[in-house]
Amino acid sequence: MGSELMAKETKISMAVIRRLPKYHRYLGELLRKDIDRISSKELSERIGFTASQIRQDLNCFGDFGQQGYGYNVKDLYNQIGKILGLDKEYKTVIVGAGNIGQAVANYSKFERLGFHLQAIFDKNPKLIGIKIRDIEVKDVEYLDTYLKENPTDIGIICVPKEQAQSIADIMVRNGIKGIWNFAPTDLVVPDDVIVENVHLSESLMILSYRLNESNLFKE
Ligand SMILES: NC(=O)c1ccc[n+]([C@@H]2O[C@H](COP(=O)([O-])OP(=O)(O)OC[C@H]3O[C@@H](n4cnc5c(N)ncnc54)[C@H](O)[C@@H]3O)[C@@H](O)[C@H]2O)c1
Repeated sequence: MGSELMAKETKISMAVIRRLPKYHRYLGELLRKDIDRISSKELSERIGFTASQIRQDLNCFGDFGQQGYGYNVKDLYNQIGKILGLDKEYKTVIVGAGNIGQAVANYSKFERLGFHLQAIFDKNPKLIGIKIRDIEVKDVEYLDTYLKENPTDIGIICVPKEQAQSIADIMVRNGIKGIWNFAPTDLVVPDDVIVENVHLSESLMILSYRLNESNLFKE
């Protein structure tokens, strides 16, 4: 079951991909509770997607489930992890050691997922030299040299938006292929570099919209 990973290798929609981390998280919780199999119906009750949505999503990648048996939780967890690339290890650096940069650096779960923070950079002399989770903050002046000497997979941008593009440029010219961008700006990068933006304020605006639309918010 599920051995032919990505057997149906057509272009999978981003909508499906964006649901996979949620499957992965729930399946991880089931594993920790020693639950070894689950039907799409039970999974749908826990996750909140319809059973047919779940079957459809997982079908995009291969033959995961078995009629009358459901899904093998560990198998599915591992397969989704593989699809998400979590079976690999990534070297990361953070640029910008302020509020967001420090919060990201301190979140040790990323290490368990395979994202290994190697270095942190900032330009503020008050921050250069301090240690965050045993990693000393370096002067951003050395970012270029560091990346040349230490090939890095993912750059995490946590600087003000005015500074973000120049940091991205340094990352790109030193071979970084994935940028996790926290700055509220649209970075311009070549086609072979992937940017994933994180915008907490957009998420907050959606919450605000939903609160207001549902009339739950009383002024
Ligand atoms: N993604 C989100 O949801 C979200 C939420 C809040 C803030 N932000 C954004 O994240 C970024 C960081 O926010 P913050 O609250 O951590 O700000 P902050 O001011 O606490 O930290 C920014 C850090 O970047 C450093 N810096 C500035 N220019 C630099 C450069 N060229 N090279 C290296 N370091 C440099 C500063 O010295 C500072 O330490 C901002 O762009 C902010 O708008 C994003």
